[in-house]
Amino acid sequence: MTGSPRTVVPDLTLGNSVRIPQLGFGVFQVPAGRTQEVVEDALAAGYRHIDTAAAYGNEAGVGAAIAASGIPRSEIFVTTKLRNGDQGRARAAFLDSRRALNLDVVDLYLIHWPVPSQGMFVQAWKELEALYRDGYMRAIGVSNFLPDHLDALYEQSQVLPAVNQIELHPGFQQADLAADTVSRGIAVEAYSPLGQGRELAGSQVAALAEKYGATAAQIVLAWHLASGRIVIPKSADSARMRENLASAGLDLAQEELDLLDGLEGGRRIGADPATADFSQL
Ligand SMILES: NC(=O)C1=CN([C@@H]2O[C@H](COP(=O)(O)OP(=O)(O)OC[C@H]3O[C@@H](n4cnc5c(N)ncnc54)[C@H](OP(=O)(O)O)[C@@H]3O)[C@@H](O)[C@H]2O)C=CC1
Ligand SMILES: O=C(O)C(=O)[C@@H](O)[C@H](O)C(=O)CO
Repeated sequence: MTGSPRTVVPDLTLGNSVRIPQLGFGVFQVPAGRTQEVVEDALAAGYRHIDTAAAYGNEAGVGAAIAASGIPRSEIFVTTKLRNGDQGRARAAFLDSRRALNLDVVDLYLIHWPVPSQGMFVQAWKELEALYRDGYMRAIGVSNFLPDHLDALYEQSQVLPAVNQIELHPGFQQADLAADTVSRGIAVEAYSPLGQGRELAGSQVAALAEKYGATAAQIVLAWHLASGRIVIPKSADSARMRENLASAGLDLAQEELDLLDGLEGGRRIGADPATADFSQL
């Protein structure tokens, strides 16, 4: 199974009716100096959804790639995120990101982490709501939010987050958090969906890959897509990014999805949002 620019990625419809390509392209750890080239390649491969963040230091490369691609702006979905250290200046930080991306409107803007020790995410959310109402973003959402953090938003705000972007891969599925998120009408977006490449070696995934003539990454991504999640794998490699995109053409049987659900092993890679104090991120 090889990648092809003709792979059709389905859209999901967010709670505010905005459509998002279900399979996107993450750029965490893509060096700033390589980002334009890598994102141009991803767009040429067929990706139409890019996930960046102010903290990644590569928004300008994403914007330059979009401008150079010649693809109509309306056909590309761009997400960026509010730095943790900017929760007290969300409007100004958003305008900095918008400038770096060279975009008038950002499709989705997320609070990157709740950082509960700062006690500022509700205040930041209110700023995002105002910017959203002013038309600067098509949707707003959160990342790394636990039910307690979502409850705090609900108590004091008006706009429902469109997505909650959380760590989710076979070894760490956060099934309760994902179910809670969905029950609130919020879409689940899986980050580190391949476990940063560490969730590809298991024998069950390998057996499915052999059965379908696919790669382990394609099996894992097909599982995410069939499970209804938005998914944003990163690859700075031209062949692997195409391989990942081609997962949108792979359908697994229900018992195979159940088998992958059974691979949960508590293998968290990133920080725990309950305690993460990334105030400098
Ligand atoms: N909101 C948040 O707090 C977070 C958000 N994210 C977002 O999620 C995106 C994806 O998560 P990320 O942490 O990057 O991890 P991923 O699970 O996407 O894994 C990326 C790693 O897997 C490798 N890889 C990619 N494709 C393949 C393949 N087909 N076969 C073998 N190896 C492969 C990559 O190497 P190579 O590049 O060499 O191909 C890289 O080392 C990020 O880029 C970012 O946009 C990530 C972490 C936290
Ligand atoms: O990639 C992200 O979006 C993250 O928030 C984290 O990976 C974070 O940057 C981190 O790893 C800090 O150690």
